[in-house]
Amino acid sequence: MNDPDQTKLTTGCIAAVLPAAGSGQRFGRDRNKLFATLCGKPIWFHAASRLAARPEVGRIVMAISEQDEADFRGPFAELVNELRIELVRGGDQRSDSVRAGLDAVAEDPSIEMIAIHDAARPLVRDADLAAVFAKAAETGAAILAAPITATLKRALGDGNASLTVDRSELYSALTPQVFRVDVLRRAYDRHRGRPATDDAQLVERIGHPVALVHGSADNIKITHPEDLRIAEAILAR
Ligand SMILES: Nc1ccn([C@@H]2O[C@H](COP(=O)(O)OP(=O)(O)OP(=O)(O)O)[C@@H](O)[C@H]2O)c(=O)n1
Ligand SMILES: C[C@](O)(CO)[C@H](O)COP(=O)(O)O
Repeated sequence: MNDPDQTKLTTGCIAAVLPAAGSGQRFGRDRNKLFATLCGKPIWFHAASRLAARPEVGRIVMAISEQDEADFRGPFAELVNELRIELVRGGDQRSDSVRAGLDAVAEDPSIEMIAIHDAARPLVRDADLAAVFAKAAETGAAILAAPITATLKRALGDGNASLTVDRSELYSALTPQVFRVDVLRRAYDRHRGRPATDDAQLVERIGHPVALVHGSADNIKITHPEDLRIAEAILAR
């Protein structure tokens, strides 16, 4: 565990970037899945408010789609203002949305690190946020990750055969993914659109190590409709 005195983070030194511009295809609704209500509030609000509650977070930038802009500046405006969220236009890929958030904060001298957190992950724990922030302050790059607990199989050919994969060194990447500004800036300056499903992959590509911080498995991403029911059950505990 980190020595709490070793990585003292100053108040407001982190900018949170929440990509929220996806189309939610796997969720199967005609509106952004992030608008679905979880215990009375939209999913995106739960995610943003958990970041906003941390003293290290000085700015929150959320990347939204053009088609969702009217919702965020209309019915959701009060919630957006409550958390002092800055809205930027996201893009076709998740990395385009993150880049828009990075561009909005990278020149701010008060910001030392950027925490990228899926707006689709409403249940991230405060203790996990503190731990990944501290590790990123120490190393320049750290992500929450959950050890794999299931037995993993690799499908062979048409799926009628499979092989077991050694899971001992495997983790499921979560968010936030937290980086020193210069590290993330270099990673995105080198990014020319080669597919990447998370930001850590872009940082790996510039040769910067990314530390893994054990994250709670209940930091789920709302992807399919059943994930919303799981999240409701977790909050109801
Ligand atoms: N072009 C994109 C794609 C995704 N995201 C965001 O990245 C997070 C994780 O993406 P995912 O869960 O895959 O959301 P969607 O892309 O909307 O889902 P789907 O793949 O089912 O369409 C979400 O908060 C989503 O809004 C984004 O900001 N911009
Ligand atoms: C960033 C992420 O949540 C880490 O697991 C994941 O890669 C997002 O993938 P998605 O396909 O954009 O949901």
